[in-house]
Amino acid sequence: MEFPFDVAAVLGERVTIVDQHLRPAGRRGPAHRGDLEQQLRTLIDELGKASAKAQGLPAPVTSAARMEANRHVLYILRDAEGPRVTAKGAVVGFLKVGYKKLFLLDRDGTQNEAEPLCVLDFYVHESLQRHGYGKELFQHMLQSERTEPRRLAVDRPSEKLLAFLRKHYGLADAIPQVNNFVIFEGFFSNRPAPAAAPPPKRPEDAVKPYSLSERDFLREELEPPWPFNLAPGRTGSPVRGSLRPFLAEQELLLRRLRRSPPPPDPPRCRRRQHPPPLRVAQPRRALTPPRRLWVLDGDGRLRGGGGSAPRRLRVLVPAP
Ligand SMILES: CC(=O)SCCNC(=O)CCNC(=O)[C@H](O)C(C)(C)COP(=O)(O)OP(=O)(O)OC[C@H]1O[C@@H](n2cnc3c(N)ncnc32)[C@H](O)[C@@H]1OP(=O)(O)O
Repeated sequence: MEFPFDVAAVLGERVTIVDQHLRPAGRRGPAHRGDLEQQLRTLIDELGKASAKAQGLPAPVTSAARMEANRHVLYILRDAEGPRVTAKGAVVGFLKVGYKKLFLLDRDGTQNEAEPLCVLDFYVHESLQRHGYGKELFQHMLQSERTEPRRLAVDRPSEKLLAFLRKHYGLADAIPQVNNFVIFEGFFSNRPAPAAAPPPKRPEDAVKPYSLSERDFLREELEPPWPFNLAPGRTGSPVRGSLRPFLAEQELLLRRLRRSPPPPDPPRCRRRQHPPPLRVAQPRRALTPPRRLWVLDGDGRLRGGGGSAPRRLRVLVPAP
């Protein structure tokens, strides 16, 4: 790509790196600085337009204004030697990269938040494609960014770019994503685990049931034994959430029951003495009578008693 100004003066090196400050590499003293900056802007805008046209995009994804607004990095390759080089020089192509926060799926379909370096735009002039210039640009970028091809995410790659990555870097196994980015096998390997490691498992005897301090991080998993896990209107699904006050009361209740002799009239006695108030609930399964009243004692055992002869087993469970 040729321009009506001296490309070598604007770009300096064969591969020039440009960031959001848009500083031209070439220097001809302060008097020319403004000109060089304007020429660099023109050069970036024209490259962006050519790339968009080559990819069939409705608008350029690369422009001087967009460069200033983002923390992207441009690698611009210019002609340095050969028969094509004119007096003013020419631009061969460019590669744009930048870090982006992305949610990416791994092979198991697990979502990971990551901020990889992304390939955002890549273009080599039509007359110079398949001459190794793309590889030269890409290699320069990998070296400068100190990264490996499998660590990159690629923003909506074209068929040509997919062929390029396959040929030069063996990137063929894409991990399917729900966004427009493409990552390849090896992207997640040896990355630090995204979530904090779970607390170390405690030895069995260190875990004290119903001990509030010991049980803190297991709160969501633990539930009291049947029938205390039966919330009103529920039949045995686990109790979630605020177990703490409920379990404290149960602990007190069990301690008191263990100390005191068995009460003569268990249902009434337990109702009177021990908070929380108890209610009579239907059992999960209807039983044919033994025509006696069965109740649950403080140790969780069923005890037979006299009194009226209910048709169904009756159990006492705490009210909510
Ligand atoms: C995130 C994005 O930027 S997506 C958009 C990527 N850009 C484009 O599609 C714009 C048009 N294409 C181009 O500008 C260039 O082809 C680039 C940038 C993709 C590659 O640059 P090149 O200088 O051609 O690459 P280089 O010469 O180093 O490597 C050539 C290899 O790239 C691939 N390739 C390049 N051009 C083509 C093509 N027309 N058809 C198929 N594969 C191609 C092939 O694997 C090719 O190897 P081969 O010739 O043995 O088949």
